[in-house]
Amino acid sequence: MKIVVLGAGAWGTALAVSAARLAGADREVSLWARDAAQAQDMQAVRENRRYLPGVAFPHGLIVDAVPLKAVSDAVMQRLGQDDLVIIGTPMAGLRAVLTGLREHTGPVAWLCKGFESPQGPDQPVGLLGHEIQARVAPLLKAGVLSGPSFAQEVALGQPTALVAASEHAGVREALVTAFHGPALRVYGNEDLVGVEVGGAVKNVLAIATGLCDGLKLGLNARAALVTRGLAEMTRLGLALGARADTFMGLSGLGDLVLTATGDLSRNRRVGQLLAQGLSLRQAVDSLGHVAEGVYSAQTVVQRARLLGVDMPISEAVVDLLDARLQPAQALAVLMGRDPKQEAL
Ligand SMILES: NC(=O)C1=CN([C@@H]2O[C@H](COP(=O)(O)OP(=O)(O)OC[C@H]3O[C@@H](n4cnc5c(N)ncnc54)[C@H](O)[C@@H]3O)[C@@H](O)[C@H]2O)C=CC1
Ligand SMILES: O=C(CO)COP(=O)(O)O
Repeated sequence: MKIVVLGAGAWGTALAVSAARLAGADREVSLWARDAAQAQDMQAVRENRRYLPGVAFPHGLIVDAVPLKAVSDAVMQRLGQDDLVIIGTPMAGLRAVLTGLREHTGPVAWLCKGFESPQGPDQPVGLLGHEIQARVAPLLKAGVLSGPSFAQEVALGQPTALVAASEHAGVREALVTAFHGPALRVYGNEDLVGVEVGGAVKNVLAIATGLCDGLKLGLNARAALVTRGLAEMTRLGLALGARADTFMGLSGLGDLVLTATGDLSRNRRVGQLLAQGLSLRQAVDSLGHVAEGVYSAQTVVQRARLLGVDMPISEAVVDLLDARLQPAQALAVLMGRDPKQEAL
C-alpha cells in the first residue's frame, strides 16, 4: 500500500508519522509539503520543526515538495492509481487540491474540519468538504478522517480514536488499513455529512468555551455551553441530512469535548485570547497554526439561518469575532434568552 499525505502542517505530519511507524515491507508513506524550503529542512533534520517540533520522523517516511495550489499533471504522474491520498491542507486549500486530484482512481480523504469560506457570487454560501468534492471532483472515491485528535498527542503515540467517514466502503477500509494500530483506533461511519458537521461546528463552539473559561465564568457555564452547543450542532446536522446518532460519536460529542475543554486546541485558545482583550487579528496571528472556527463561524450561522435552524451560541461567536459584541456582552445575550424546553 502507498500512502501519500499532501500538506505538512501539524496534522498531516502527525498522521504521516503514525502511518510510517506501522510501515512494513508492504507499504510506503510519503509526506509532500508545498513549501520547498520546508521540505528540504524536514529531509535534513528528519523533523517538522515549523509545525510539529520535537517529533522524530520514522526511518521509512519519505519527504518531498510539490506545488499543492495546483496539483498538476506532473504531480499526478507521481501518484500510483491505487495510492491512498490524504489531504492535509486547511479548508482554504481543499478545493484546489481536490480539483487537481479529480482523475485519481484510488481512495482520497481530507483531514480539514470546517466550512470553506464563500467563493463569491457563484457560490455565496460556504461548503463542507463533501459538497466541494461533489462540485469539483464528483467521480472521486473520497471521505474524511475526523474525530477527537490533537496532532501532538497522536505524534507521541498517545491512544486516540478516529472516525473514517465515507459513502465508499473502499475508502473507509483503506483508512483503517493505513492508520489503525496499537495507538490509533479507526472506526468507520457512512454518515459523511454528520461527521463533517461535527468537525466544523465544534471549532466554533470551542471559541465560545475558550471565551467562557477566559472570563472565568466557571465549570457550570462551560458544561452548559458544551451541552447546548451539542444540541445546536445536532440541529444543523439533521437539517443538512445527517443521522442523529453521529453526534453522540467521535466527531460530535467526542471532538466537542476535546476541543472545547483541551488546552491544546487553537480554537479554544482564540476564545481565551479574546477574553484577555486581544483583537481577533492579534489572537489569530499569535497561534502560528490555523483555527478553522474563525473562518467557519459566519458560514455556520448563514447555513443555519437558510435552513431555519436556531444556533444562538454560534450567533454569539460570530458577533464576537466581528467585534459587534464585547466578550461580556456575548454572555449577556446568551443568558438573556427566553426560557425554553430542553429538547432539540
Ligand atoms: N492540528 C490538529 O491537531 C488537527 C487539525 N485538524 C484539521 O486539519 C487541518 C490542518 O490543520 P493543521 O495541520 O493543524 O494546520 P497547521 O496550521 O499546522 O498547518 C497548515 C498547513 O497547511 C498549509 N496551508 C495553509 N494554507 C494552505 C492553502 N490554502 N493551501 C494549501 N496548503 C495550505 C500550510 O503550509 C501548512 O503546511 C485543519 O482543517 C484542522 O482543523 C484536524 C484534526 C487535528
Ligand atoms: O480538531 C482538533 C482536535 O480534534 C484540533 O482542534 P483545534 O484546531 O482547535 O486545535
